[in-house]
Amino acid sequence: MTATAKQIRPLIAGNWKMNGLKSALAEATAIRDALTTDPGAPEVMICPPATLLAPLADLTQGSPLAVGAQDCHAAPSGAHTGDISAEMLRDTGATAVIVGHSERRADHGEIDRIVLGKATAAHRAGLTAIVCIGETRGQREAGLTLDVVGRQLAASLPEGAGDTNTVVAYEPVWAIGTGLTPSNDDVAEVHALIRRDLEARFGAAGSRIRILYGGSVKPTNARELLALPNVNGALVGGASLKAADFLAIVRATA
Ligand SMILES: O=C[C@H](O)COP(=O)(O)O
Repeated sequence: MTATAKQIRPLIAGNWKMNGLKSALAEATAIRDALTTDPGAPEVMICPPATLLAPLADLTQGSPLAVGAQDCHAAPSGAHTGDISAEMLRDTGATAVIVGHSERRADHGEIDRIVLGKATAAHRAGLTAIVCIGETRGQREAGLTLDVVGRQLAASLPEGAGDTNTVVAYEPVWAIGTGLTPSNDDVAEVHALIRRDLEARFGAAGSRIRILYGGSVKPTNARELLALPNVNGALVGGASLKAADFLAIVRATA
């Protein structure tokens, strides 16, 4: 761990994925109302489906709860039916966007070059890019985890990445939604590699870029995971859908 690693303000981001009708805003309201403006508190963000971005941004305006999106197109506008640009996300009040989530890599064939374009678009629009990387079960079993993660990191992050516009999320694909997590040593090993690579490429800014862990983070395991070296927060899926569970994870950073 670098000297500064644990001084980084943690980020707990909830990825609602394709879950959430308007009624889900009640959960977001409960989360918003429970957060404090204490400077020692973690940054907290909900990334709802695109349909809820604007209402959630209205609901959270002036509060400590930030709003992020789950994907963007690389272009600022144009003939791309069904897509949403980073500028449009910004226009809703979102301040961040997840790019390269393994579900998009798998469902939509998003290879690193495409993820790079989306992260670049996020920066162009003034959004924080939350760039996801992680190995499949087969890659881990073949001993390829560090190679895969290192390669994805190098190829997915734009030149202009820094601690104010970029967050890296390490999400082992096999841990997502399965209740499985890597051992603490395995998480620490991958996060150390990511930190080394970030520092080698981006210098001092690289030592401050937040590295989130994602994959079956729950109230029961959050404290242990969040205490690991170079784990600067969490990207939470299923457990972010219920305010009580998500808030328990937020409190586990204390
Ligand atoms: O983006 C979030 C991750 O895919 C983790 O999802 P999960 O917490 O349901 O395993």
